[in-house]
Amino acid sequence: MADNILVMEHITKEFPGVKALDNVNLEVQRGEIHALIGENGAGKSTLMNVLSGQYPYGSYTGTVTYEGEECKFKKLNDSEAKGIVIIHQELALIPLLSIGENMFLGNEIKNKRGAIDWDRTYSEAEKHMAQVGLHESAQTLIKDIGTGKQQLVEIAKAFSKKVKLLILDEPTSSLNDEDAKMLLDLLMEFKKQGLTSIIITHKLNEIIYCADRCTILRDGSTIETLTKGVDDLSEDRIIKGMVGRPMEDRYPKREHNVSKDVMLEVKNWTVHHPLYPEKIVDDNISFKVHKGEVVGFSGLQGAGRTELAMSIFGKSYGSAITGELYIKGEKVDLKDPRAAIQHGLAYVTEDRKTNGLILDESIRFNTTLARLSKVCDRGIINTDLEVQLAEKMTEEMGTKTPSNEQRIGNLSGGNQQKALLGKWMFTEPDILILDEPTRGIDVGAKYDIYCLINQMVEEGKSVIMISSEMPEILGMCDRIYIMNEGKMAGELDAKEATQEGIMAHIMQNQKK
Ligand SMILES: Nc1ncnc2c1ncn2[C@@H]1O[C@H](COP(=O)(O)OP(=O)(O)OP(=O)(O)O)[C@@H](O)[C@H]1O
Repeated sequence: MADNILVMEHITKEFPGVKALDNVNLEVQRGEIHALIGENGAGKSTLMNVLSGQYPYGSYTGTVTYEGEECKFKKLNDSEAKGIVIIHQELALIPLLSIGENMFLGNEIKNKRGAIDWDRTYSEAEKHMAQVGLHESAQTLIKDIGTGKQQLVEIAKAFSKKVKLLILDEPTSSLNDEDAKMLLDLLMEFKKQGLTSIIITHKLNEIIYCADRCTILRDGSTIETLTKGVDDLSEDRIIKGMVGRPMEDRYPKREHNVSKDVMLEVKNWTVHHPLYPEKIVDDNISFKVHKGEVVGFSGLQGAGRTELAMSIFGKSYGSAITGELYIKGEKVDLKDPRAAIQHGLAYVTEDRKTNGLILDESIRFNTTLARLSKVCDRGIINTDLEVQLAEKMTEEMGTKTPSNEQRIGNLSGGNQQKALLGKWMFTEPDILILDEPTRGIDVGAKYDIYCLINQMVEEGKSVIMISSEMPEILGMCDRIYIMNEGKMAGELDAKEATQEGIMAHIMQNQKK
């Protein structure tokens, strides 16, 4: 008989108007890496929140059995005390505190007099950091290390809590390929030492790389559990389980009708850091985007792509910005995002929670926010019109929600991303800048977003796509710019571009 560390049976969880989980079952064997997968809104995070006590016993029905004992967790601390630690998609670290301070926040190591014992805090922190191969001083501030290392801090923190079952909710969504692989390798290393993990991810190649078994959820129900070596654990098979049908093509075809007309031209664009003006973030960048063209921006983390996009979008990032900007051949000076929107620009941020959405407000409110004039009569919002137009946009985006009045923060991550895209499509832009547009998005929804991009360029508009997912850049773009450390490192026609070719440009630039 299987040695199960965790058995969740007949779990049902409802929110007003939504049955997020409907009689879900999950069995996790001791010492395995178990992937939990499903489309956006399938119920993965909800199931893990039930397990961790975030949703307390009594707020759901069904039973959770861990290490052979039925659990009735009332709060997160109850599950952590048993060694169940969950690391959420959005890391919960405080940037201006040190690694050590973050690691023991809420769980401080104290001396006999009740004051924090800093020596032990830092030495204990470094002990756990060594376990995850993080060789930094525990006094380094979180803001001074990259996202990859921050993820390691979270795992080291889990070790400080004596983790036995580690749950990672989309751990690699903001990591580059190299850091993501390192993290998965580390997970496989921990597995050898007996750690059990549950990993939620939309990156199917990762499941194939590291998971022993995977359970598929669809619309709040368990569909099946596939086992490596027994079942077909290929990407196509997983997609079939998730979506309910096979998907032939990941990238929709489009007629290539790139016009010779230039929609956007940027010349000698230089951007300085907003707080440290001596630091140049984007150095003398020039590029063009034609009508009907999808232009990709590829590069490693820290390449300066987001900063470039935000500085173009009404100087919403940077200081002492110099250079020239032309839209449809006309020189423009976009002083703020309002001017950028008025000139037909839209920027869909990579950070939907901080910069993209007002989480406490409804989908309707967020959808119309960037172009209120569309729903205003003489300066006053026409609520009926707003309701109607926002409804239409939500439908077009395929955002899953019981109502448009739903608080946007309550939507699943992927559905928030669709709503964010809807907010910018509502402005009817000519030039849409997408920054990591499919982060946290399931395969079906990715396809829908790609269709939307195709539709835009077929209508003669232009799209700029910043993405760390090279297959996406290669599958969707007409032309690719490659950036490295704030500089333009190269330009490739998509027809002749390969992942290796892109990396070669980055490496060459680094050598210079
Ligand atoms: N606090 C809440 N209030 C209302 N509805 C909620 C709440 N939390 C989740 N939901 C709904 O429950 C369903 C399941 O959401 P959940 O976040 O578990 O999905 P998910 O599978 O993790 O999706 P994703 O891959 O997009 O992160 C969704 O329809 C979501 O809108």
